[in-house]
This record gives sequence, C-alpha cells and structure tokens, in this order.
Amino acid sequence: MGKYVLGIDVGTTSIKVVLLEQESKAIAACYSLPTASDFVDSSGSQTHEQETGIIISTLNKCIALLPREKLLNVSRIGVSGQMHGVLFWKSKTGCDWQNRDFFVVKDTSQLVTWQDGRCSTHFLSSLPTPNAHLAVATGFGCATIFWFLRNRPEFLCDFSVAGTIQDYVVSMLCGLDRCVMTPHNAASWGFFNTTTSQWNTEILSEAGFPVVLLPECVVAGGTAGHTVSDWHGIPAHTPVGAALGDFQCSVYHCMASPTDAVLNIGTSAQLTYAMPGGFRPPDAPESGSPISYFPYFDEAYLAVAASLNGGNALATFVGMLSSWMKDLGVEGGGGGSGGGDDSSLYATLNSVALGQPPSDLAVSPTLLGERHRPQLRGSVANAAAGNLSLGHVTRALCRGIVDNLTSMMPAALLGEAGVRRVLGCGSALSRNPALWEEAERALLPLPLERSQTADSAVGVAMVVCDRL
Ligand SMILES: Nc1ncnc2c1ncn2[C@@H]1O[C@H](COP(=O)(O)OP(=O)(O)O)[C@@H](O)[C@H]1O
Ligand SMILES: O=C(CO)[C@@H](O)[C@H](O)[C@H](O)[C@H](O)COP(=O)(O)O
Repeated sequence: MGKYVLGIDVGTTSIKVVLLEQESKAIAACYSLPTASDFVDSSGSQTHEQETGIIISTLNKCIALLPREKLLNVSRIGVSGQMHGVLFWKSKTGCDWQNRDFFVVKDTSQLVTWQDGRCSTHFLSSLPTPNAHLAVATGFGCATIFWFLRNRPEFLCDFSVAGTIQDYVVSMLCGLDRCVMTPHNAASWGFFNTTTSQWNTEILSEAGFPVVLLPECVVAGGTAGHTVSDWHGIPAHTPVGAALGDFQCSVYHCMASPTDAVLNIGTSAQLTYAMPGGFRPPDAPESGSPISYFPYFDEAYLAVAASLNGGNALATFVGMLSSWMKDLGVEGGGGGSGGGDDSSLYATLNSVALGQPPSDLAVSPTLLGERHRPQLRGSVANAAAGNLSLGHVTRALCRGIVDNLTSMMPAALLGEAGVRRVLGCGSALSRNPALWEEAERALLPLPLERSQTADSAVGVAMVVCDRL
C-alpha cells in the first residue's frame, strides 16, 4: 500500500509537482520547473501555441527530481492544468514509452492555449448559439476546433482524439484510446451544459463540427483509469484521477471556509468565491458580464473574475526590458521567458517598486483584452516627467494588474457576498512583493492572507486524497 499521493499541475508557464503524505496530507516533496514551451510565431498573428514535446519533457524532468524511493510508494495520481486549450493526438500512438519508465510525445499537435487570439469577434459570432451558460471566447477548445474546421480542415484529418494538455497526460498514463474529461475542462471549452453535464452534440453536429473529437465526460474527482506502465518508479496499475482545472484545484487547496475568497495570480489571474449551495447558473450567458460561474465539485459553482492579464503582463514587461537591454548592449538581460534567467530582473523590479510611493501614473496592462471585452488593449496614462522611473512604472503596472481584476469583481461585491478574507496564491503573487502590496491595497477592507506555493498541484493531490 503506497504512502504518497502525487499531484501535478501543468501550468501555462511552469510545471509543478508535489508528493503529499497520504495520512497527514503534509507536503513531503515539491518542485517546479518553467516549461519555456511557447511557440514563437514571428508573423505577428495573434495565435498562441505551445510545444507539446517540450511540456512533456519538462514534466519528465520535474517528476525525476522527486525522491525515487517515495515515487515507488505512490498510491494515486492527480493531474490539473491550464484550462480552455486544446491539443490533438492519434489514438493508440499519442506517445512512446521509453524503457517502461517514462513517455515522450509521438503523434500529437501543438497545444493551442487559452491565450490564443485567432478567433475574432466576427468569427465567434458566426458560430451556433450554445445551450450553455458560459459564452464562447477565443482560446476555448470548441472555438479553436471550429477555426480549424473552417480554415485548415486537412489539419484535423491527422488526428482522432482531442483534449486539454492535462487530459493528454492522463490519457497517456492510462493508455486510453479516447479522452475522458471532467466538467471543469469541458465547461472551459464551451458548448457544454454544466447542468446536464453534456456536450451540445446536436447543435455542434448540425454546424458540421467533428463531434467524434468531443471527450467523454466523467465526474470531477472520479478516476480516469490506471497507469499502463511503471512511470518514474511509480508502479503500473496506480489509479489516476480524471484531469481537473488548475483554477478549481487552487481553490480546493486554499479555501478553508465559505467566507473565504481566493486570489490566484499565475500566468493569468482569478478572483473567486463559492456560490451558496443550491445556486444554479442562468440558462444563457449574461452578455458583457465580467463574472462567470464555473463548475466546482459535486453540484457547486464558483463565481470568478477570470482575467487573461495576470503574471503574463509582468512577464511581458520583464521580457521587454530584457530585450531592450540586449538592444542597448547592456549586460544582464535575462531570457525574457519567465524562466530562471530573469530572476534578478524580477528582484530588482520589486525592490525599486517597493521603495516608490504610488504616483498618478496609470498602467492598464490588458494586453490580451478580456473575455467580456475582447477589443481591449493596454495603455499608459498620466505620464509626466517626474513619474517615469523604473520604480514608478513597475508599481503602476502591479497596481494596474490588480485594479483590472478588482474592477471585474470589486472588494465591495465580495463583502456583499459574505466574504470575510481573501487568500492569495499563485507564483506571480507570491514571488512579487510589489504585486502583493498592491493586491492588499486593492482588496481593502478585506484582509489578504498568504497561502502556500504550488497551489494547484497541492489542490489536485488533496482532491485525489479526499475523493478517489
Ligand atoms: N523569477 C521570477 N520571479 C518572480 N516572478 C516570476 C519569476 N518567474 C516568473 N514569475 C511570474 O510568475 C508567473 C508564472 O507563474 P506560474 O505559477 O509559474 O504560472 P502557471 O501556473 O500559469 O504556470 C509569470 O507570468 C511571472 O509573472
Ligand atoms: O478562465 C479561467 C477560469 O475561469 C482560467 O483563467 C483558468 O484558470 C485557466 O486555467 C488559466 O487561464 C490558465 O491558468 P494559469 O496557467 O494562468 O495558472
């Protein structure tokens, strides 16, 4: 009987892995590695894709960091990850097992992520009306599949299965011919009715959508299967949970009481609280609303302001500085990818920003727009000769990130919903004190309290401990 539960989070920027002691749920080991898997497209298109092979090789490296003797004693595995995105693979040949110890990708596509902007408002308006309460946005799996159907149908012919990156990992571990998906990830694809837990199969097939690519829906907290092989020492036949959303798993880890809200800032950002038991979402999307209702566990829902512009805005700023430094021939420009090379740049930015009292400078960091306002872009206002130091700009950027989020879900609204405190998590929030300080200010009068790191990985491991 194994003693540990393995939790894995396949995030947009990094992979996190954690081993929880099954009895105490204490963290026995925990690692994180940046994936640096973004596919660089120099054509200026708004696509956002990641290299599946690099994500999986980073996952292998990250798991291999965990102590082998503990991996030999893993009894269950849980996987969460970035929602909304889609990748495609060939049934039966989606991966290659190496020495019965780990797998590498074989017949897969790249991952089209939630940051993908290929579906214009015009394109989205040409899609059928879903029978679901969540509106379909660019970067949602079903919208991306529609885009391929209409623009590159031959691309789809190469594949027989589709899922999120976390579904892919689970499918390969369990040797599944089909993809199984929980409502967490299915809702994030669009055209999924969370009340009936069913895809809008009829609506989609009438529009020519390849419904054969729709995964089979299984309950959140249920089993997807068992490992088909030893994996980094974890014995074959170990139960694996059906993949969950990283957002719900970070909440599962942090939220201790129904009066807690959770602020998570990783690559993206979410501010969320639990809806009272018995809440059911409206039948159709609430047009232009910045708040959506995502399925949680059992029949519960989370109200969430999900911003597309979180730690990625900070990372873009770091990348911009880094490339300017290179252009200027200045030593010390980091990698600009959010990886380890940039750490000293992040540290400097935090130190100059913390020493800087707030000014009138206003940075609106909505580079990717928001789902309820897709045309929105970033801007800078109130620039004056005296407020353009690095400290001023960094502080204004941090302020802009949290102000954008609290404009979607203000602290007063949280208070009215019965929230008494906010728990802060996610790497961008926990590793950047200037961002933390601005978040504390923006959430007043509610207190912001710190949660631990590797939140979604811990959360998915806890779900597996509690429910599998
Ligand atoms: N060295 C660093 N110091 C501080 N913050 C960092 C550093 N590297 C990355 N970040 C921030 O962390 C964010 C990514 O957080 P992470 O939890 O890895 O994201 P995800 O869960 O989406 O994979 C980046 O967008 C950036 O804002
Ligand atoms: O829209 C939502 C949830 O409603 C999303 O933000 C969701 O959490 C996605 O998984 C993220 O966008 C990606 O997560 P992360 O890599 O930024 O942590």
